[in-house]
Amino acid sequence: MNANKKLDIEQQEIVAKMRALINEVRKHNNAYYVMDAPTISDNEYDQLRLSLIELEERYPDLTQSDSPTASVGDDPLPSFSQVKHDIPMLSLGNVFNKDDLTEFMRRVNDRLSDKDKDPSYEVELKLDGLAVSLKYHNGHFVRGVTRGDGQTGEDITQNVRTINNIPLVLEAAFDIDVLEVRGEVLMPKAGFERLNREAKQSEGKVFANPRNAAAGSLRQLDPAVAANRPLAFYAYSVNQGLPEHITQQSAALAWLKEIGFTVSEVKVVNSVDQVQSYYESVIETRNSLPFEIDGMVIKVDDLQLQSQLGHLSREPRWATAYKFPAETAITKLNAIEWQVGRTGQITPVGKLEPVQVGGVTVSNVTLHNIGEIQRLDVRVGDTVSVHRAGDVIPKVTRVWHELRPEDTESVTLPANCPVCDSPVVLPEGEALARCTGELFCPAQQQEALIHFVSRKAMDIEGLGERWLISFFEQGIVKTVADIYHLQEHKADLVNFDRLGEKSVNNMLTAIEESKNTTLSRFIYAIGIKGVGETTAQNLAQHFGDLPPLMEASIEALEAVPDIGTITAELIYNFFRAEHNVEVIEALQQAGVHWDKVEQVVSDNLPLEGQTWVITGTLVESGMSRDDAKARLQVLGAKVSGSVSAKTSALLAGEKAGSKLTKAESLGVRVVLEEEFLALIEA
Ligand SMILES: NC(=O)c1ccc[n+]([C@@H]2O[C@H](COP(=O)([O-])OP(=O)(O)OC[C@H]3O[C@@H](n4cnc5c(N)ncnc54)[C@H](O)[C@@H]3O)[C@@H](O)[C@H]2O)c1
Ligand SMILES: [Zn+2]
Repeated sequence: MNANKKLDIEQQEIVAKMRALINEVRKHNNAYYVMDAPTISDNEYDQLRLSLIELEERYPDLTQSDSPTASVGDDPLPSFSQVKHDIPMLSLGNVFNKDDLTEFMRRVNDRLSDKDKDPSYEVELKLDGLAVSLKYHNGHFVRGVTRGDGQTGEDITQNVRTINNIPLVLEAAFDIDVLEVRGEVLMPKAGFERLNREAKQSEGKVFANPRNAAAGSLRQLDPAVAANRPLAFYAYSVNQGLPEHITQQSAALAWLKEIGFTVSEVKVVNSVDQVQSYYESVIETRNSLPFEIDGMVIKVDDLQLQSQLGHLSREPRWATAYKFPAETAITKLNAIEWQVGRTGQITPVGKLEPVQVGGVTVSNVTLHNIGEIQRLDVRVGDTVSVHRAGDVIPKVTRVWHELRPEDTESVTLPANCPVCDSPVVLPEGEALARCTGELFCPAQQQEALIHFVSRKAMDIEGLGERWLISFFEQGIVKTVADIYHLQEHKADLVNFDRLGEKSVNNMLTAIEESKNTTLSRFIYAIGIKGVGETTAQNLAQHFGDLPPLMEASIEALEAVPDIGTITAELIYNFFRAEHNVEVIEALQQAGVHWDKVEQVVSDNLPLEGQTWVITGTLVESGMSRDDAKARLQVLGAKVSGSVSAKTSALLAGEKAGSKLTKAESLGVRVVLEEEFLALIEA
C-alpha cells in the first residue's frame, strides 16, 4: 500500500474492517497456539480468517503488512530452544462441501499435463492434535520439533521421548542417514477424560478439548509431567529419507507402519463421489474412534505429482482438508422481526444471512425476548455466532461487538403489534411482551375463539373446535362476536363441508342458549391474560357488573382477592385496548347477558381468611370439584391445590389419597362431604 496516497472514506472503512479482523485472528491465534485455551470454535475462527482473506483478495492494495493470513500457527514459545525446519511445515487449505472439493480437484487438474489428469487421491483422517516432526539419524531418534510458525519450531525432544508409541530405534532405517517422519501428536479421548477428571480433583488445569490437552502436554517444560500425559503419535508423512522405490503417499504410510509407526486408516480413491461417500461414512462412525478427528485430508497419492504441484506460502496445492460440518458458525444479523404468538406473546426472530451450521442452512434464529436482546447487546447489522447441534433449535451464542459497524442502533420493543397495531405492553417482572388486542388481533383470534366456547367459558358445546377453526379459516368467524351472527349464514352453513341441517340447528341452538350466561363466565371467556376461572369469579363478586370492572383503576383491581400488580395491569390494559371494547360491545348487542352479582360485604363471610384444599370425589352430592371450589369461594375461602401447614381445612371426598395423608400428618382439619354440605346449606 502506498502510504502517501490519501485514502478515501470507503477505503478507510475497509482498512478499519481489516484491522478489526486482524486483531481478532491474532487474539485467537494466541489463545489457541500459545495458551492452548481457545475461546471460540475452530469453525468460527476459520470464518473470521476467511473474511479477512476475502477482503485482502478484493482489495490487495489495502492489505496490511502484518496480516496473519499468510503465516502458519503462531510464534514458537521462547522457553524452548528453536529449530529451523529443513522443509517448512505447512498447514492445509479447507473445503467444506462436495462443490468445494470438486473445485479443488479441478484446480489440481488444471496444473497437470493431460496424461496425469484425474490422479488417484489418498484419503486420511484429519487427526485433531498437533503436527510434530521427528528426526532419526541412522535409525536412532534424535529430535522432535513442533510446527511453530511453519519455518521454525520448538525443540520438544525430551517430551517426545516419553510418548509410548514413538519408536526410538528403527532397525529398518539403520542405513538411512536422515529420516524425517511427520505426524500428529494427539490425546485419545479416554486419556483426555481421565486427565481432566484428575485435574478437577487436584485443582489442576482443565482442558477444553483433547487437542488443547495434547498441545499443552507436549509443551510442558518438565518432561516428567509430559510423561504422565496419555499422548500418542500417528505418522502421516515421510519428508526426508523415504526409500526410492516408494512412489505413493499410500505406500509411504504402509512402509511407516511396517517399520514400527502407528498409522491411522487410509483409503485410495479415484473420484469425488468416492471421497464423498467415504466422508459421509466416517461422519457416521467418528464417535466410535478412540480419538477426535475434525475432518479428512485428501492428498494426491503420487509423490512425483505432489512435488510437481508444489505449494503456496501456507499450504500445499496437492492436498486439502475436508472439514466436518460445524456446529457453530458466524454470520450477519440482517433484521429482527417481531412475531405474535397464538396467545399474544411478541417474540423477536433474528433474520440471518443464511449460514451452514449443524449440517443445515439456518436463516432464522429466535432471540426469545427483549431482555435476551439486551443481555446479548445485539443489533441489526451485527456479526453473530450461531450454534446448532443435533435437532436443538439454533441459538445466538455470541455477538461480535468487536466487529460492529458504525451505524447500528440499539433494539427496542415495538410500540404496536405488527399484526393488528394494538399497543404492546411488557408487564413488569415478565419476560415476554404482549399484544393488547386479545379479542381483535388476528394472530390471537383462533386461540381466543377456542377459549371462548370452552366448557368453563361460554360452554357452547354444539360448536366444536374443529368447525370453529374451519369457520375461522374461511373468514366466516373473525372475532368471538361473530359467533352470534352465525345464524345469518345458516343457508351457507348447511352446505359448509357437508355439515348438514341437523348439526347446524344444534349448533345455533347452543349458541342461542349461551347468550344467557353469568358475569364470571363472561369475564373468563373474553380471555384476559392472567385471568383464570377463580380470578374471574373474584372479579365478578367484587365488581358485581361489567361497567365498574371496565372502569376500575389498577389500584381498585389490586384490592380484589388474589390479584397482584401484574394481573391488575393486564386487566387494566385489556379494557384500555379499543379493539377489545368494541368486541365486548358487539357481544352485548348480539344479546349476551347476565344477572348482576349481589355483592356481599366480605368480612361477614364465614370462611374469610381460610385456605381450603379439595381432594377425592364428592359422591353424595355428585358435585364436581370446580363446583365445590366455587361454593367455598362464595363463603370467602381461598382454594389452593396443595396441602401445607398453612391449609385451614381439607375437604376430602371418596378415594382421597396422598393429600389426605399429608393433611393428617400436618394436623390439618379434615372435612368430610357431609359436613361440607351442611356448611354450605347454612
Ligand atoms: N478456535 C480458535 O480460536 C482457533 C485459533 C487458531 C486456530 N484454530 C484452528 O486451528 C486449525 C488451524 O490450524 P492449522 O494451520 O493447524 O490447520 P489445520 O489443522 O486446519 O490443518 C493442518 C494440520 O492438519 C493436521 N493433520 C491432521 N491429520 C493430518 C493428516 N492425515 N495429514 C496431514 N495433516 C494432518 C496437521 O497438524 C496439519 O498441520 C484450524 O482448525 C483452526 O480452526 C482455532
Ligand atoms: Zn396484535
